[in-house]
Amino acid sequence: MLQIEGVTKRYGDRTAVDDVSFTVGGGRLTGFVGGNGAGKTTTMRIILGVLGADAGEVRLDGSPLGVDGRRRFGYMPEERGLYPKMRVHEQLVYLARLRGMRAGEAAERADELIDRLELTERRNDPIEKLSLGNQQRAQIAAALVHDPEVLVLDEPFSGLDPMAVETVLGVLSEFAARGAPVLFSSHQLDVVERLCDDIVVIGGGRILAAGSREELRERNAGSRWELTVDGDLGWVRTATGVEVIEFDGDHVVFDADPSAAQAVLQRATASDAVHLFGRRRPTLTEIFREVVQ
Ligand SMILES: Nc1ncnc2c1ncn2[C@@H]1O[C@H](COP(=O)(O)OP(=O)(O)OP(=O)(O)O)[C@@H](O)[C@H]1O
Repeated sequence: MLQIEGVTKRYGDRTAVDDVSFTVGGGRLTGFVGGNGAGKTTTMRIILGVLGADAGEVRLDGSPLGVDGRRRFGYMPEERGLYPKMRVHEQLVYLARLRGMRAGEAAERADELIDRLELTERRNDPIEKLSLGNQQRAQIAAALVHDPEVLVLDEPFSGLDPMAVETVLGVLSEFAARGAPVLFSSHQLDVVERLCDDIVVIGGGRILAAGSREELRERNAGSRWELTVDGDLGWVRTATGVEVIEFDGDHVVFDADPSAAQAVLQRATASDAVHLFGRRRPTLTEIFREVVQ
């Protein structure tokens, strides 16, 4: 488990990251989301040790992280760092060797990742000749090639087409399933919503919300309801204590306290067959809009 505890970073009198604490559990994919300038990259650099914090600590399985602990990390920094002239396979082997892997093992692991990330036809091309999407896949392979124990990725999905997003998702999920903590930042809320076990929302350098995807949706469920019947629901618009948000004949989404919602359900049941009734949990985009304001 990776623990970020009370981390603060100031640039002059500007506080980029302010008393940030969250955990990334082993075997869990944790999405780190926030708008431009929210503090994601700064936090990730502190986790990776490339930037010092003014206060706070990063721990791995309870112990403060030093240089040795961070050798067990795989990471993809915001500024992508592969050698443009090196060929894909050669580059991956080189990086794995730097991290202490034996030559044969490094070559094998590099080929496995090249195949898995669908770069087989590009295996011997120099990095600079690859499309941006393929360079991104090579970056992800570089983060994984030495079989790290923890993975920290800054925007791994940016610039990938939908098929590539699926491929990378598969690779990261498999990796997390082996028990490693995986943290990645993303602007793509739909991807984070679909993929992540846990979500951390940062805004203005502070943690605005954190928890499992289900917890966050449940916690922010508020008083929104959804009803579908075999008939017309026009009457809901004038029901007491109800504010209709979406209406489509036999389907309505409305805000109401639980007793007003029950009254709507009773009236619906009395006249029509009810196909669906329940709390409508917000999407991550809706939660994000709410907490980031
Ligand atoms: N080297 C620096 N010097 C001064 N201010 C900085 C520096 N690096 C970051 N900041 C400021 O710290 C804040 C957080 O920036 P950071 O890059 O961590 O945000 P981010 O969430 O990664 O944003 P983005 O999604 O746009 O990359 C911003 O206000 C930024 O301007």
